[in-house]
Amino acid sequence: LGRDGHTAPSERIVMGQIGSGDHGSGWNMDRMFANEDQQVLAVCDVDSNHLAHAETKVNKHYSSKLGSDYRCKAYSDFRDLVNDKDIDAVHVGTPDHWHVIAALAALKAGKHVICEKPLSLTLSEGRILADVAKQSGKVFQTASENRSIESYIRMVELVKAGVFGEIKHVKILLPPSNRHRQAVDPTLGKPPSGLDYEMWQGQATEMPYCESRVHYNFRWHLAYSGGVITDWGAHMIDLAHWATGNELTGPVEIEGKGEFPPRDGIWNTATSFKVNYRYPSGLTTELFTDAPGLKFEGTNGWILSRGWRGPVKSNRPELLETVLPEEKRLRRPRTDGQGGEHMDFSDAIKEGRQAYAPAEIGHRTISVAHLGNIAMQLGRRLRWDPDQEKFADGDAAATAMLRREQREPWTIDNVDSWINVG
Ligand SMILES: NC(=O)C1=CN([C@@H]2O[C@H](COP(=O)(O)OP(=O)(O)OC[C@H]3O[C@@H](n4cnc5c(N)ncnc54)[C@H](OP(=O)(O)O)[C@@H]3O)[C@@H](O)[C@H]2O)C=CC1
Ligand SMILES: O=C1CO[C@H](CO)[C@@H](O)[C@@H]1O
Repeated sequence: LGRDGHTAPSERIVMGQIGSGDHGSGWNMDRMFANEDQQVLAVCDVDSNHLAHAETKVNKHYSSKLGSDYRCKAYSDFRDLVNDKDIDAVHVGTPDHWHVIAALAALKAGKHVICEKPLSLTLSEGRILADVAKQSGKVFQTASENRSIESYIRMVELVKAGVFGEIKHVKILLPPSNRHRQAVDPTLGKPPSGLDYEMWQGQATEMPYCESRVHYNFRWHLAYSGGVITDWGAHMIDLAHWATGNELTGPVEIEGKGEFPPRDGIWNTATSFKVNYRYPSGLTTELFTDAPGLKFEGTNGWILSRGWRGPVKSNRPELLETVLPEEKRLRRPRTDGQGGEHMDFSDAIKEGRQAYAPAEIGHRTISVAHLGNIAMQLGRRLRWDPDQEKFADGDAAATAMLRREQREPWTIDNVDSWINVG
């Protein structure tokens, strides 16, 4: 499957994509095309329109480069894609409730994985994924593109180097929540032909089809996602953890308030919220709806970026010009402008190292958002042991919210049985 159409050149990573919707067949597909080390050979989607669109896009791209007989494989069941022996690595671009199960299946079938944020639907499934990824020996990348954006890398390295003194408090700003991307029908109805709605629902509780809950808007129902706190928290908490050295731990106290629509509404994730956290070191953070951004408050001044990839500012602007010694500078991943998460993923595979945001880091990041959602829903302060990943004092109500009953057959327990061995 190389340039001559026969064998895969050993230096090229053959990619399959599970979930070729908006972000999958748009941003991610284009990033994979731009990466000379990758070649897309298969796509998979439960929506036949999305599948056909992605297949056509792949064939069009490679037929001009590799010959007009290039044929992208199109699967409607991700289990067939992960069992395809021609595939080396998988991009998971499904809605959030499918991330862990699809990624686990790919890892267990021996593929490297780059998985969309937010990494998990629940904290307990995230822990399982992080452990399996570690044991697999495969490269795992949480698709955290912020780690390859120059303004964020610079902000993080200045904070890490102590230019702003000891960081005492971090403000993590997330955008307002629950909005339609496009006009969609909020009435319940029959799924359109061409959509395998049974599989789309996956592990989530069975619910009637509603156009306002699929495509972009799955984000606003707790059955499929966690709302803005997971959708955008995945980006911003990741940076806060990275800069403050908390990537492999978590908060010890969580307290928050959110405004939730009725639980049985079309959407039920918090529309606005404010959650406060305390870390083992004494660092405090607060997460609230505003505009995406971050502010690190240290004993030597503050540094802020407001707006996604917004300009970096400080009350001590001269400190932004600090020249750091080489050993304090962070590595810049290779990037095609943006999309360094894909470049770093393929470089990690080739160099035999881990990617910049392995599953453990992605899991710890999104655990903060999950804990915030639990605290908001219970409406009281929670105490958490980040080493054991357990609530202190055996808090039964909070503990019950760390996991979900998964709907058969789309359970983690069934993943092994889907993998063709040998
Ligand atoms: N890093 C970033 O900046 C961004 C990340 N994302 C992340 O990407 C993911 C996808 O988001 P988005 O593209 O907006 O969502 P879409 O709904 O547009 O795309 C998801 C696709 O996956 C399909 N799908 C659902 N279940 C399965 C399954 N079991 N197997 C194969 N395909 C399946 C969906 O089908 P159907 O068409 O029927 O829904 C859809 O085509 C999300 O997790 C989101 O957080 C998104 C945007 C930006
Ligand atoms: O991660 C993301 C960043 O950008 C999108 C909006 O433009 C989000 O909704 C998305 O999920």
